[in-house]
Amino acid sequence: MNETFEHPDAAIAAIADRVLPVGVELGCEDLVGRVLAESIHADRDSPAADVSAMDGYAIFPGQLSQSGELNVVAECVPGSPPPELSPSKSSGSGVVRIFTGAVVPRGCDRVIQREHTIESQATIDDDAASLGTIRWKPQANESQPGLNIRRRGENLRGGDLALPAGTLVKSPQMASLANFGIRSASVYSLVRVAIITTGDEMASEGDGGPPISPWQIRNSNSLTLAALIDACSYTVIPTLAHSPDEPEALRGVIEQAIASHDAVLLTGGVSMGDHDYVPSVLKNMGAETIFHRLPLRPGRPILGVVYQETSQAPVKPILGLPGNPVSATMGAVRFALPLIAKLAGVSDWNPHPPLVRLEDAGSKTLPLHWMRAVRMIGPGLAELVIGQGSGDLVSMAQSDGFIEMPANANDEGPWPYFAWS
Ligand SMILES: Nc1nc2c(c(=O)[nH]1)N[C@H]1C(S)=C(S)[C@@H](COP(=O)(O)OP(=O)(O)OC[C@H]3O[C@@H](n4cnc5c(N)ncnc54)[C@H](O)[C@@H]3O)O[C@H]1N2
Ligand code: MOO
Repeated sequence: MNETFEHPDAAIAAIADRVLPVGVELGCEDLVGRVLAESIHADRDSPAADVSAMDGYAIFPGQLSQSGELNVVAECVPGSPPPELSPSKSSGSGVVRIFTGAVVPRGCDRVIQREHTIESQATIDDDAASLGTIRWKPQANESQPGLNIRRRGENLRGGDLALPAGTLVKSPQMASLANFGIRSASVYSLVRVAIITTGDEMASEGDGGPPISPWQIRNSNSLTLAALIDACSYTVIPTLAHSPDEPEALRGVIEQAIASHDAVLLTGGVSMGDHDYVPSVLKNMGAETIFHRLPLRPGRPILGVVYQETSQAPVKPILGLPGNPVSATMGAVRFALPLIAKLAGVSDWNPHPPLVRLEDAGSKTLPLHWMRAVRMIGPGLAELVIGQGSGDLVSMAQSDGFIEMPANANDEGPWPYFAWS
């Protein structure tokens, strides 16, 4: 019973170091939520040309010094090539009306937004081709060369790296993929997770079944963990199984799960009770224990093992989470989610959590990492929910997530904050 790792992140890393992404496949069309297994490079400059950032007037050097009326000699609209202006037009008193996103004509050195001009519409008496005239307002003269022009390639040069392999595609990354014409890409395969709950105390209610007795419980861990896994876009719907507290049956359920899944999460049966068979069954199967018990509350009895069926087979992580609902849920967020992200190929698989301050930490301290359910009550500010027991799933439902305080701390922090998904 050694508590080998002082910090949860070290324990997570010890398993993560042993596992690899589960596989690679071609992702077509719907890439959102998937993890890129290849790097994406720009197929052309971004932007692809010098474009206007404002609706206004593209001007040639020197035109700001003209105080009278200037003719509008051409229009630049998005989606069309810029007009080629003759030298007389460009050097004379003509300016070019331009709209946001349109390509800036060659030779123009800035765009003056239309609010900084006085515009006169062409009237019916004017030449049919007339686009009207403008005069400068004083603000126009405060402009510098380059104003309101997005230069070709200023975001990225064609051929350069846009998104590295290991990127989880969310909405902002979709913008890049769409912009660089990527409709399909190599992605990591979805992770298959099995959830096994254990215990003889689970009631089997349902059509015609006996009513639940006070010595029985309803299986909440199963659906809680499934909800957490479901919320990860890079997993398939998890498989749920249950085992009684009986070693042979438990071994059978675990073997079946591990054969067709990339990771297994167990709850219950990891502590010191006579009926806590999870550690011994896994050991007898040949799994390698990475940790059993960590300096953590709740969830101290947590078990982390890796299992490899043959020397050629992938290494699969198996977590034995304590059965108490709060311990199982916090343990799943803190330990299982990063490991699943690692299996899914996410390069930032255990990201730095945001920090929040605790309004009233109380005076109690613990010589271990203390995960405490909190509710967010202001920007970067949290308060403890009243019930903190590891079986108090009612209080947990009133929390937004939990903070993690290191050993012997009892101040306001700020502390790492893990939000529920
Ligand atoms: N002598 C010791 N006893 C205990 C220790 C210890 O160090 N020495 N650790 C305690 C701590 S801390 C925890 S946490 C629990 C963990 O125990 P197990 O993982 O073996 O879990 P069980 O005993 O099977 O169950 C604990 C608790 O959780 C309920 N449970 C179990 N499964 C579910 C489920 N699927 N849905 C809802 N609730 C579930 C179960 O009924 C128990 O009430 O051990 C302490 N004991
Ligand atoms: O650490 Mo256990 O999870 O308190 O109940």
